[in-house]
Amino acid sequence: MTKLSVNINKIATLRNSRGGNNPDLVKTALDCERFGAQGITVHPRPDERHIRYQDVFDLKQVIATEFNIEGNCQEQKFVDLVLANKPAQVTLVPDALGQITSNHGWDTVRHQEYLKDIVATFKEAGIRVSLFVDPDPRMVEAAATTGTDRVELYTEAYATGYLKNREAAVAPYAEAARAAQQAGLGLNAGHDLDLHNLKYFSQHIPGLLEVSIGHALICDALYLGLENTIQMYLRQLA
Ligand SMILES: CC(=O)[C@@H](O)[C@H](O)COP(=O)(O)O
Ligand SMILES: NCC(=O)COP(=O)(O)O
Repeated sequence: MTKLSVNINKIATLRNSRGGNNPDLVKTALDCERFGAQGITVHPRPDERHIRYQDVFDLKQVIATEFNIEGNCQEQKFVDLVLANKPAQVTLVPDALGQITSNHGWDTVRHQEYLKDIVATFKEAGIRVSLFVDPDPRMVEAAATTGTDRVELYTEAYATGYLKNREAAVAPYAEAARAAQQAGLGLNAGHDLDLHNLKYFSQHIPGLLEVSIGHALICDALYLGLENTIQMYLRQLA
């Protein structure tokens, strides 16, 4: 079964746009769980433009499903935040400062030694580690030798390609998924997955353990309601 982890960054974006606490991020996370989400994902960025560091402490107190914190481990503040909260999973993303959103995976060959150290730091604290990578079997194989538990395939290229030629778009992901299986790595995926492209992806990717979805899901919820939307996403994964 593929788990759905709802990324609530965009709820924090909306809250921050006015100050105050509307919408209430913690309540939204609890409601997502009540509506069927099997995990909650947040991606605190150094400028705290959506998720604030304090949000992570607040969410950790209440989340009963799987808590996944994504972010740039080259920021010491991020490492300290994750170690202080001990989520079920940390997803390491090689973001540059000021990026609008994540736009590439790790070069696991070039950063092998650095990744070995940081993966060990989180694993010693009992936190499952996932590395955000492009769908390239070489990057997946080199991820395995860092000691990471999982990789998360960066699905932006799939989402864009799906509209033109879905068979061609999914092919590199299926190959990367096979490489992950052969290397003994668990497999996650995320970025720009939506109600149109999710089912085809999950049907063609062997061993997909978890997808994290935020932007499209929250946009859909504006029209369809949060409970209904989460149920619709879950049906794509059934
Ligand atoms: C790691 C990843 O794929 C991103 O989608 C991220 O979690 C979203 O971050 P933003 O909400 O800041 O665009
Ligand atoms: N890891 C991907 C994620 O959490 C959500 O990405 P998106 O659905 O907001 O593009």
